[in-house]
Amino acid sequence: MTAPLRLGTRGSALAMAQSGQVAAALTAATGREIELVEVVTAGDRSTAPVHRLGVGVFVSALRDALAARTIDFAVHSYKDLPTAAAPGLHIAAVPTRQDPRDALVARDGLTLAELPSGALVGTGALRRIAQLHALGMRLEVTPIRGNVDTRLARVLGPDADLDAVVLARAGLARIGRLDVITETLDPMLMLPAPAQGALAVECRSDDADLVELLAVLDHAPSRAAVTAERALLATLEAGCSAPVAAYAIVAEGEPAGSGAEGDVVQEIYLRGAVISPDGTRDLRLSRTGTPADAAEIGKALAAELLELGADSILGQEGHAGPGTQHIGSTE
Ligand SMILES: NCc1[nH]cc(CCC(=O)O)c1CC(=O)O
Repeated sequence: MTAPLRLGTRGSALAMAQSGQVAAALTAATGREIELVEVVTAGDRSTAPVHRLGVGVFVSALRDALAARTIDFAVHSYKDLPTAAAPGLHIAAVPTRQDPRDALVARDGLTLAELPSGALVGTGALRRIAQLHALGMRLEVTPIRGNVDTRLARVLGPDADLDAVVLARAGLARIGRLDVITETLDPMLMLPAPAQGALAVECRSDDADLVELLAVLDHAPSRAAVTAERALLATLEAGCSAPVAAYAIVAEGEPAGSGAEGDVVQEIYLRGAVISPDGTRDLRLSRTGTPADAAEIGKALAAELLELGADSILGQEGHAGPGTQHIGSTE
């Protein structure tokens, strides 16, 4: 008998749901038994805003447990991973990505366009704050945090104090709460965070059998999209601490030139944005290419954004300040 594989997970409803879904898919594909091991992270214990803590706090306890061999693998929300590679660890699979768009949950079924001037909208992510301001709708944006249920209660609960909140659609999908969404936001207005909606299945690089086993969960188009978005983020982090958004789609395109009839070629479309926290400076660009070049496309698009002045888009709230380490997205 083979021992069950130990899957380390945070205890939040979202983390438990996504770990449970990955465990079920892996058992279905391989027949291996999986045991969920709860790991408490500093991010779960603190109530400080996420952009002050750094999202790395959600990740490091899981990575420590991997290094200490108390767990065999972990499932992360990919957008919470710092862009720097983790020595000794390997992302063995990027499963099929959920819809990466952001969602509006508003009182009385309101859509974004129906929110009145001065409406109070809650969100913790600088990227969302910046894009809400950039709409020019005179929305009041207030930082919120806490788990998904806590955020929803600010609009839907008996003590609701906000007109709306903006959340990742994928998070609501994973906990079975798509019913509360009043509008899924158009990425042209609210560009998602790099890697939003994707999961990263991580194990130790030296665990060759597990690297191979977990690869059954990998979905190449999702991995290519995330690779392009994160390459853009990593390149911009070097020169810019403003909110960054990115969204890539891999789709079947028309074969170029003399492609034989019935030929299918994959194409990647990447859109990226850098927005000042007050929404007054807003750079958005896109680029297409082949999925095999995903990382190069991300770097090239970031370089174009930097040329247009992305590095000068620094707001007081958004600027991490001297000595603050870049930890990946500010989600
Ligand atoms: N900000 C934290 C966070 N990290 C991952 C998700 C869920 C969506 C995903 O997996 O990308 C969320 C919630 C949210 O942004 O609303």
